Amino acid sequence: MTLNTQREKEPLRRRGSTPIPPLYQHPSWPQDPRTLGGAQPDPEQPRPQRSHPPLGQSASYHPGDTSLHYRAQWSSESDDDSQSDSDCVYRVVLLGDHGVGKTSLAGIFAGITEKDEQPGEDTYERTLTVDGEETTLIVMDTWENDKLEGEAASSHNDCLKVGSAYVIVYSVTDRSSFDSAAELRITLRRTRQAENLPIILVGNKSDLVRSREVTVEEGRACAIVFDCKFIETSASLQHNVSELFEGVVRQIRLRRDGSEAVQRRHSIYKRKESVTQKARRFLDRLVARNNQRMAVKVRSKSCHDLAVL
Ligand SMILES: Nc1nc2c(ncn2[C@@H]2O[C@H](COP(=O)(O)OP(=O)(O)OP(=O)(O)O)[C@@H](O)[C@H]2O)c(=O)[nH]1
Repeated sequence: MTLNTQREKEPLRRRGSTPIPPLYQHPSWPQDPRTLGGAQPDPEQPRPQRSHPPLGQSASYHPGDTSLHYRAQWSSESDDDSQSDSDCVYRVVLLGDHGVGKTSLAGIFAGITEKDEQPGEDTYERTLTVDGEETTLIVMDTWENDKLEGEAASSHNDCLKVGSAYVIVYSVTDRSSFDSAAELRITLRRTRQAENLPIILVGNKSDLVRSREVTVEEGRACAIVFDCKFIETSASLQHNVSELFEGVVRQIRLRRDGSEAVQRRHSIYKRKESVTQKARRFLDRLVARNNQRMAVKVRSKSCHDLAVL
């Protein structure tokens, strides 16, 4: 399947005018230890440029921009300052229970503070330069985990249909949110059966060591069973958040490039394939099925590596 379809590149572009502070700091979080003792920015001073260091060097602030959507750039390369728009635009849907940190993660992605948040703001657009290539992600924090009816239920279902990639978040301090994450994975598989979508299981709040209820091993095991990627993050410390979103981009690209290559190979193959080749392909598939145990082993080694399939 080709993920980079025209339909997926449709609208959802709103722009925002909120200046970005150096660090996303939720009022209820403990102070980031990296900022302790450091010089604090003067809130009275106008900030000439939007900046949020942990997520890259190419963040840009549009002072004249008055519409709603948050839009920015970051780069995984330190010297890339490109501001041009990308053709590659993908929707990433955040799923998970209440209070697991979806909005906090989205806020860091967008580079906004809680006080800068606008009511009803739940879609954030940002251009990332990852491995030298630009990709725009539209992160949707629109999921409501309640049992809904009527119009609300249908928009609920839409969430499961519109994503090019999914980030399923649980809190490592809340076992029931971990169980919900597994259920969400099953629901997603049911809704998007035929598609090989990038899905990343995220154990957030890894900074809350003492109240941890779900171990890293459990998170990883769940990702292996449900065939998705896995990462632990801390929105409060901004730990692994850029790795998460850059990983999303890499996972999308791996599938896009893979499916293009497969399609190309398939059409050439179809034209040229002889009976012997067909027989060989059949045998290969048979062997592959017998090697499923080996595949699980390989997956268990790579489920935390967001740069490989
Ligand atoms: N210590 C800690 N607290 C966090 C972290 N991420 C989020 N929180 C806190 O958890 C609470 C809920 O965070 P939100 O980002 O609003 O969670 P949510 O999943 O968007 O919740 P809903 O909007 O209700 O679905 C807030 O008080 C955050 O400050 C984290 O990584 N560490």
